[in-house]
Amino acid sequence: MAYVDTLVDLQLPEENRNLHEEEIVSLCSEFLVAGTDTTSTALQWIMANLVKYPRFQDNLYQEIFSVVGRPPRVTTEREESMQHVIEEEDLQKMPYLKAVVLEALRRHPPGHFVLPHKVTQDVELDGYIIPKNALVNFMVADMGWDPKVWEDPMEFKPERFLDSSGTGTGTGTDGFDITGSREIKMMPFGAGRRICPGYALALLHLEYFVANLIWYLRWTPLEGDEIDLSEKQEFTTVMKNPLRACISPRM
Ligand code: HEM
Repeated sequence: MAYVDTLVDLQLPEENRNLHEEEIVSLCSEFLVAGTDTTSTALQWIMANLVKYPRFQDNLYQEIFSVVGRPPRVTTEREESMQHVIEEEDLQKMPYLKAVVLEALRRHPPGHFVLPHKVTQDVELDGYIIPKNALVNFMVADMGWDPKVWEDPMEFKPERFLDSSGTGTGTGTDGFDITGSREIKMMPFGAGRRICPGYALALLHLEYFVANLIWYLRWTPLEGDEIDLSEKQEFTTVMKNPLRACISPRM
């Protein structure tokens, strides 16, 4: 509602008018479409990997436990449960959590391409001429799977994002630049001036949901059910066979 209020109050400086109703609807729709499907798809890929590979789930739970302690008992009293959630400031003390989220965005980016971009003038890039008005698509998924940049690129290995005290190649979550302003090794949110404006919110939501889901609940596969990581192209690239899992309270 705060977003709608802002749009209703907005005065366009040059035209000196408020937004028309259709413009408000279009902006709300863009906000919901761009922000909802992408985040929920990413969350499903993260959880699928944590169910498929219990050692990563255990590592993550250990980290959460070391920061916030034992989870509260799951109660049916909603109000009571809601008083005990992992907060934003706790997330900052969880590098492994960040590594899990980044690794899932590398291995399973919700968008395999960014939105198509158009060249406004002839450009020469690495010996190739890209003519004015040409449409350019960026192969987001392939960048994250490039064996020249990533060791064992198709493996899910959160450790690769930990610093030298971890066991991976040591990119470092604190140092990892998801906006690609220093170097681009992957770009699940795009890069440059059209980068996803919601990337920080998306990362916060993903860390927040994953941390709380893993703190409260143990996630296991259904008996005899292999977690299938095949992909299917919809608005985002989703799990062909959506995740099904057993959840049980840790306390
Ligand atoms: C994991 C979650 C998300 C992913 C992977 C993602 C990814 C992307 C990508 C790849 C683009 C295109 C960038 C480009 O054209 O170069 C984009 C654009 C956009 N995203 Fe996100 N996004 C996510 C979450 C969100 C959220 C939470 C919001 C809003 C609250 C949001 C709002 C937008 C908007 C409005 C655009 C269009 C920006 C423009 O054209 O300038 N996204 N996003």
